[in-house]
Amino acid sequence: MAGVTNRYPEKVLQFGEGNFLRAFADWQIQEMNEKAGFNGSVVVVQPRGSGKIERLNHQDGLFTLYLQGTKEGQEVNEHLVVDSISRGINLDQDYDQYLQLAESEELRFVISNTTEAGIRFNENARLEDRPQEGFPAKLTAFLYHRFQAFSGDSSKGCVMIPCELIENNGPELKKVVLQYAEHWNLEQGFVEWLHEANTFCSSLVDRIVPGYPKDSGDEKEAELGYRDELMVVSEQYYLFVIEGPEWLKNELPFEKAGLNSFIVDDLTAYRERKVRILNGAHTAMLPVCYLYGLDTVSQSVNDEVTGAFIKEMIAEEMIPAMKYSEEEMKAYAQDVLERFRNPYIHHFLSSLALNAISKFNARNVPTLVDYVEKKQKLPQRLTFSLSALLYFYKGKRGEEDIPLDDSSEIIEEFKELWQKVDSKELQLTAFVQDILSKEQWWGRDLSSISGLTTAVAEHLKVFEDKGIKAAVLEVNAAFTK
Ligand SMILES: NC(=O)c1ccc[n+]([C@@H]2O[C@H](COP(=O)([O-])OP(=O)(O)OC[C@H]3O[C@@H](n4cnc5c(N)ncnc54)[C@H](O)[C@@H]3O)[C@@H](O)[C@H]2O)c1
Ligand SMILES: O=P(O)(O)OC[C@@H](O)[C@@H](O)[C@H](O)[C@H](O)CO
Repeated sequence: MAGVTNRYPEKVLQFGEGNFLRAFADWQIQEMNEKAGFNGSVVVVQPRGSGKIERLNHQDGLFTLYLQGTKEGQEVNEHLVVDSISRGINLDQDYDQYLQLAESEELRFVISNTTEAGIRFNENARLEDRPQEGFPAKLTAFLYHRFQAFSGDSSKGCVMIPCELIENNGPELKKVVLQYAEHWNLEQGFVEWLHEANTFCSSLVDRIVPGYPKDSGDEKEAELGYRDELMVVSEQYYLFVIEGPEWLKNELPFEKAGLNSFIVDDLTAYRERKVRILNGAHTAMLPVCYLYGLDTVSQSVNDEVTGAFIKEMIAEEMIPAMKYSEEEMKAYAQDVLERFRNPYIHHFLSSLALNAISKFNARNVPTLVDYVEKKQKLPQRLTFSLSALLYFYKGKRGEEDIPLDDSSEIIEEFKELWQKVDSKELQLTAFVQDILSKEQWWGRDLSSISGLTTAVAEHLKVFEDKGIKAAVLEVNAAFTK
């Protein structure tokens, strides 16, 4: 794939070389170049470690993207080479190139995806570090250099579009950048320039990107006739919502390119429906379906028993707990289930397991709490899923070990408490009470929700006595009566 020189001016600085940004943002930039005259390319830097920068440069910024799934009602399985990345800069080795980019007249946008852990203040990061530790510190140093290079010219500010899946990602990023400006004693003129010349937009991203096709990489490379270690598999569906000013529409020609991407005044409703329905269903299905013996999202949705469980959980618990139009939420849920069924994509449940406790808290606890408040009873399936989550952290699926991936504090706490339950030192109800009352995990005392501790303990008793598969079959029959 070597030998192609990127032909567009470098307009975008991208923090993150991961699968998601390449299959989502870089692909959209390519679409805007080809269909709407955006005329811009992307310079990628790694937010930490060296990541895939060397590989990216070795491939001249090119990578193959497989888009597989439903497009305008038809199943489409296609692939293309994305050419919107001009180069990667390895900040550990070529920091000067990074500063030179800050001096570029053409640079205008900064996009990022550094996981939920990326937008953080680190008091040890210093302006003179090369590079600074952490994404916002690197960005502050970049913007400060730009401010100095253009003597505070207000037409040389940037538009920041963070894609991290945290609430208010734009203002959150700005807050940390301002914190560094203060921490590093940067002049007031820079702070004013940050406010007046730069725009920090919040955004909501949606596209399922399983990444490199672990199970069919060799086959695909044989078909393509070349090796591509940066190959990415993604679904067809995508949605990009940016909360930003009206004038941004002229600079980002989504509409002209025919993209399903929008600049809006308020993205709260888009965010809530996506986090609660799509991400919420992923996180809630994980312990139930994995312990039931399934491995992928599509298997889980297609299985008669777990499929019914997931569908009814969304329809009868997640949607009624929300404050938006039921009809619109149902239509969205329908699309989400279709996307989960995508026959081309093998989205492994195990890949959803990272930090599952904090994800359940962010994505499903709000549904649980709102449902209880509205209906004055527990959402049965979500309660079951919470019980299965506690059982998942026992770390066994039959004889097989579950590779738990969470903070050491959470893993150790579960290990110790489950050992006490097994040695009969601790009753199941006391175990559940202990876990649910951990405000540091849940942001509140979940054991204070009427009936929750008892219901979870009862489910755990059935898991212990009969195994989770029997429990799922039993509860499903009971719920659907
Ligand atoms: N893959 C998807 O379907 C999808 C869809 C929407 C959002 N996301 C979000 O995107 C993020 C990355 O997913 P991906 O599929 O690109 O994964 P990936 O493993 O391909 O890339 C991870 C990226 O995050 C960076 N990163 C990891 N930990 C970091 C930290 N502590 N600080 C700064 N940067 C860090 C890495 O350098 C890398 O650029 C995840 O948080 C995920 O929630 C993923
Ligand atoms: O990537 P995670 O682990 O934060 O969440 C798992 C999935 O819910 C998520 O990646 C979705 O596939 C994505 O958010 C769809 O836009």
